[in-house]
Amino acid sequence: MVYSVLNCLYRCYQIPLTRNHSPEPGIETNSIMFCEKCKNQIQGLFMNIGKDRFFHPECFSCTNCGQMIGDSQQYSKYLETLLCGKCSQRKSPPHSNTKNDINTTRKFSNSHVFRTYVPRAYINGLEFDLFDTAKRKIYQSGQLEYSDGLTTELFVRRVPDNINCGVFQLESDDRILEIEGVLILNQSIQDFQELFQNLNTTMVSIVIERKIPGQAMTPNIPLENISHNNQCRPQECKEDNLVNQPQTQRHIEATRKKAFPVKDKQTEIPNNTNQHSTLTKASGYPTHTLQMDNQSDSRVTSTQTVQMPAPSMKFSFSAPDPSDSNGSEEYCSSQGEFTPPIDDMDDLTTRSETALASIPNLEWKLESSSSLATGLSRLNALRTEDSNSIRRSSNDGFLFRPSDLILGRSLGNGFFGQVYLVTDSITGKKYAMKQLTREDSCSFKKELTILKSLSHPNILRFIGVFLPEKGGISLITEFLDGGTLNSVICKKETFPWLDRIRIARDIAAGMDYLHEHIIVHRDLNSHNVLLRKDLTAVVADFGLARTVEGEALKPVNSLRFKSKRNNCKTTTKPITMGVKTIKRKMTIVGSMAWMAPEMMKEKLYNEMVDVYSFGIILCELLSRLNPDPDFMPRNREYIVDWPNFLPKLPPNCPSLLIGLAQHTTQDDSDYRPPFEVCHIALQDLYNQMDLNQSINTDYHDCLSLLY
Ligand SMILES: Nc1ncnc2c1ncn2[C@@H]1O[C@H](COP(=O)(O)OP(=O)(O)OP(=O)(O)O)[C@@H](O)[C@H]1O
Repeated sequence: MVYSVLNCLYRCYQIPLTRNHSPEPGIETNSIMFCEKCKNQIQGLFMNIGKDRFFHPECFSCTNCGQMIGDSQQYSKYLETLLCGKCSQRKSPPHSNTKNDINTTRKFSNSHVFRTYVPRAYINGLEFDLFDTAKRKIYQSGQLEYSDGLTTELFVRRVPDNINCGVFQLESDDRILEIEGVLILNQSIQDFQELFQNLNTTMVSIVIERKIPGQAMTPNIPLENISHNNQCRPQECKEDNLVNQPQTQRHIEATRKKAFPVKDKQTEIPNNTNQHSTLTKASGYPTHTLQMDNQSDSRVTSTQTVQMPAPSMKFSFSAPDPSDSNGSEEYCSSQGEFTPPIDDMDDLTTRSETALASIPNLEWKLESSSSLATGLSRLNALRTEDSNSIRRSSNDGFLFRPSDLILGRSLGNGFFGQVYLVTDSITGKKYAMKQLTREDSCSFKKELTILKSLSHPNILRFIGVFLPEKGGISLITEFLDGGTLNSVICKKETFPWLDRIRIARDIAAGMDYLHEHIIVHRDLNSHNVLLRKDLTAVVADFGLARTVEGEALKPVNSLRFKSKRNNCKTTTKPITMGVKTIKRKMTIVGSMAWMAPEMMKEKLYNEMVDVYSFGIILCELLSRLNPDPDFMPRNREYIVDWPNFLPKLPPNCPSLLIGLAQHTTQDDSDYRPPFEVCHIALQDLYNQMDLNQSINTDYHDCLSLLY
């Protein structure tokens, strides 16, 4: 099964959009590829079984439970029935050996294809027949014959009695279509051997095609080889199996060449050149380094550089380079400053490796099937909702193909990338697409990982990722149509207090949620707060955020706090005062005007740096002044100079808002109120003002308990 981005790129832009005129679903006509299930043309990513059966990823879903079957997942397919691993365990697959199974398989008049995992030792114990392009048997029971052809078909010749692999047993005459994601198709013999030798995982992923009794398997014999083919398997020579084959085969070859051009080019290297070559990374997909082990067969004397077919999606990022993670990942966002490495190698990097394991074009490499990608993988990203809809939202988000999105206007530029408005071509929904323009995959990975794990109305909603044609990766999030808070503060003609308080409350709610999840934003500022048309505020831009997991202190305080919510019905709600984490040495990042003094002074800090930044936002909301020291008075410590700042505030400022701004911008971070308190206080203030009532004193009660 190959589910390749490279394939996607080739398919997307080379094939005209037409309906299916293919005589055989799933097989190409005039180089157009059709989905075996929905019969429509495939333009983007595709799944394939063997070399000639193709599916839209979303069509490759379990007939029984509807779950999409992702790459590397087990499946079983016979006739129109495609079952995921779980369902095929419940419904026993057709089997040709036992009586019962023969009864079952009689229902099916075709071969049965399935992916499974078998122990490596089991694979090694099997005996195989391997055929080359000329249909010569080139490998039989450990005897490799010389051949300058390419491998085309691999059959299990015999399963020795002394090997067993538990539940699943291979059978003689099973055709192996894929091993560890690599198609048994057009590999040089040496590569094939290498493939076997390099199986270093305990469990090996294989795709098997099993003949159903009474039916012959479809042969894959090129027309030009038929007349010379005196060694082909008897079943392959049956005349009826050759109907339509020549035409189809050529088209498949033509399309395959488009899909794997590098491989084709490289396999033209003469086999007898005594080169010892390695592969370099080709654009779009990873490569193997293949070297012939001359010990293994004295008759094969050459080594050959071969580009493996795009493998299935078992990739992981390369192990992070500590210097990289300390250095290049941390930028002073708006100032564009690069900070020297500090002990800030957080667990996030490691976590994001797993979460992004299947996203190509960042640092990646082939990985064993045992450590299958979790998190944002294609299999999670592209599930079908029901038979009528294409995609469904999930925490893991969508994977957008080039044809899924219509590019719109630019929404703005950030330090790391450019943001565009895009429209989903199917649903018409508008999203924001952040395209990475800097070579800083670490920050991008962080942002993606953090966004993906969050779900709150006041936190920017993650939608999915987009894999652009030219490579790279873009982040798709909800589109906020109200602009940034900064632009609203600067430009809005009238800015009622109720709106300002609501915005402040929303930010506090979002940040409270963030801190609850032990994530420090580190770049909270009015440019990174986006607004909806109705002025709901949403915290965005998590490129500099980091988790401080495992470092939380016990709640420092708890108190009973009277909250007048729900139309001022007084409820007494016990709250814990925000969980403060231990302070630690972390990188100086963020935007100067909003930066907490402890960070600026390179002291140890914790999540309270966000509270300070929030305080500066409150100051902006209060005064509508630029937070730059030229406009917003600061003392020598760069802290808000309240005696000089207060006279700049409008006379009708809600005093509670001023009090909150003063507390949140305190020099000593231990005395800043956590977002939980800010949120409740602002909610109360909002309720009071909304109902035109006097401001309650709960916030002051709360503070007096705290300090
Ligand atoms: N989801 C979105 N909806 C609408 N506009 C957006 C969205 N995301 C970003 N923008 C716009 O694009 C601009 C750039 O956003 P981005 O997050 O890349 O950078 P930034 O926050 O300005 O800078 P930096 O990454 O340096 O902190 C924003 O200022 C905003 O105007």
